[in-house]
Amino acid sequence: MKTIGILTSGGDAPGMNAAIRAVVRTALDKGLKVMGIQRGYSGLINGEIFEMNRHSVSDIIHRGGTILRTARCEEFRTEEGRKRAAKVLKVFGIDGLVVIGGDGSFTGARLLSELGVSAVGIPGTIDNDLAYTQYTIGFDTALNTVLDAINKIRDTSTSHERVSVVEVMGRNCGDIALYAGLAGGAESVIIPEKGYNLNELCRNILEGKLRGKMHNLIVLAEGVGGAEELAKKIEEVTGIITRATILGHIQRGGSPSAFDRVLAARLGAKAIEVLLEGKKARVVGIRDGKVIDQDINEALSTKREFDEELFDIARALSY
Ligand SMILES: Nc1ncnc2c1ncn2[C@@H]1O[C@H](COP(=O)(O)OP(=O)(O)OP(=O)(O)O)[C@@H](O)[C@H]1O
Ligand SMILES: O=P(O)(O)OC[C@H]1O[C@](O)(CO)[C@@H](O)[C@@H]1O
Repeated sequence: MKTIGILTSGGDAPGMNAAIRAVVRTALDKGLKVMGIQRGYSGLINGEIFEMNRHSVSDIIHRGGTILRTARCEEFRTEEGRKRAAKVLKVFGIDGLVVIGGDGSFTGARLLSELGVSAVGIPGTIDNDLAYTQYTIGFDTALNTVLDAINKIRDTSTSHERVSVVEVMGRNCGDIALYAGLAGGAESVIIPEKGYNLNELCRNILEGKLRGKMHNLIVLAEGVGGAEELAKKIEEVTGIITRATILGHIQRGGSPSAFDRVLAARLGAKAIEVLLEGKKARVVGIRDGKVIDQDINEALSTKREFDEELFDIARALSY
């Protein structure tokens, strides 16, 4: 292995820059040449590739977003697109590719490895939806952004004695909602893994009010439905003014937390180690506090185990 390439793909996540920095500087420290690929798989197909040095990643550890930019690339979903990508890697003499992204990006990396490319994936997505790793880079920062918002919404919700529905990201994974709901003391957490019953939800709200609750905070994962729609339904049933807040892309930005930066450093270093060992199709992650690497196929087929215990704690503490 002489030259590695690095790209970020899919949705950006706070900590991606810290991961790029870790990959670039570890690789250079090991005597490798590093090529930065811009705009994910799109930039790879189009040859948007430049050489990186230690200075290329100066002053980025604390920045959100990704200096390499990111993209969702339709062309890469076709075999023809991936064949072009593999050829471009050859043209630039890149023998190992580091992909920072989520499950879609990893699927792309897996398919690319079938064309003979040595690829390693680093989990970078706020969703925390990759089952093989306990945490993905960006999740902790997004969680803290949501928590900050919940604290603020709680203030106004209490003053006006209203119900507030806060919609958070996470597509098919309720982790942002569950962890933020638990940390923010929400009355209800609605996530795709569990669904919800409108009558039960409204009954909890009314019983809470009778017990003297001044506010009622509901954290809703986007995958279950829209906050506006739910707020309307709640207001119709309970008669209590209900406001909806959609946090949206604010969750994807901002300076990464210490946890995400340390995770990014550890996973970035591991990715280079894995490539230097000559492994072909791997992902890196964290389990029980230890950095691990695993076959990409195995990792992608790992089923997510929902944390019932955590959900139950959130429920028990919520009323
Ligand atoms: N099945 C697939 N085959 C080939 N390439 C894929 C596939 N799925 C995704 N990709 C490639 O990976 C890119 C990123 O995937 P996707 O948009 O699903 O984001 P992600 O990596 O899952 O990140 P996030 O979780 O933040 O959305 C896609 O635009 C596409 O180029
Ligand atoms: O606006 P975009 O880039 O399409 O991404 C939205 C999606 O990406 C994610 O934020 C993950 O990065 C999901 O939670 C969300 O559904």
